[in-house]
Amino acid sequence: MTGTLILVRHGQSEWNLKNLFTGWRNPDLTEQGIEEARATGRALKAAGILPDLYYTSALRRAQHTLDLMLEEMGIENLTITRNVALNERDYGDLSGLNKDDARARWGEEQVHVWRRSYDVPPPGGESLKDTAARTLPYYEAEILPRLKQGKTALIAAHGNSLRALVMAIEGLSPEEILAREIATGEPTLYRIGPDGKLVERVVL
Ligand SMILES: O=C(O)[C@@H](CO)OP(=O)(O)O
Repeated sequence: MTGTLILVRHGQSEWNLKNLFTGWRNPDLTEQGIEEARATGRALKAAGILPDLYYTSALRRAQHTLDLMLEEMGIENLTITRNVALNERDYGDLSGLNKDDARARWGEEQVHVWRRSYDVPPPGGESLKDTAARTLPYYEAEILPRLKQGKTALIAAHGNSLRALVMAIEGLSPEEILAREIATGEPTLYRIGPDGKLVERVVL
């Protein structure tokens, strides 16, 4: 029996719209983000997906995305597990700065290294490797054992905490994950075998 894992990036946030580094800061969704979350909820419902378990981060944009999806899926009376392990990577001193202003100040190349290198953290913040070091142990301890039992789990989280999970689940190299972008509201669906290994990635 295979388990099912659905990863969903939060809908567009107010700071995505303003082009600001967000990290652990806590903006809510924009109108577009609300509609992206609702549309993903409708798509999961249309695909006949009914999760047993629901996880999100400690940040509003991901929690709100999950709430809106559940509303569209008509799911009530459930337990949602929130954990900081699923938070976006901490952008440190860059948090709140405009991404174009940062490029003008530090140069295109340096800002790209901070945003998409695997193990170079932004000043005072977390690299993707640092993010994976908290996200993966949580996934392996709390979520993977349930997938192995054939359960369906939905995770509403963030671009980089999800990229850390995608890298491990798909067995991608640091180079391969750097090229992988996850759009706001985008769902990724995996079937996971009883041995915890990826069986298939399903495109919704
Ligand atoms: O600002 C952030 O927290 C993230 C996600 O929006 O940005 P980036 O695309 O640089 O990972």
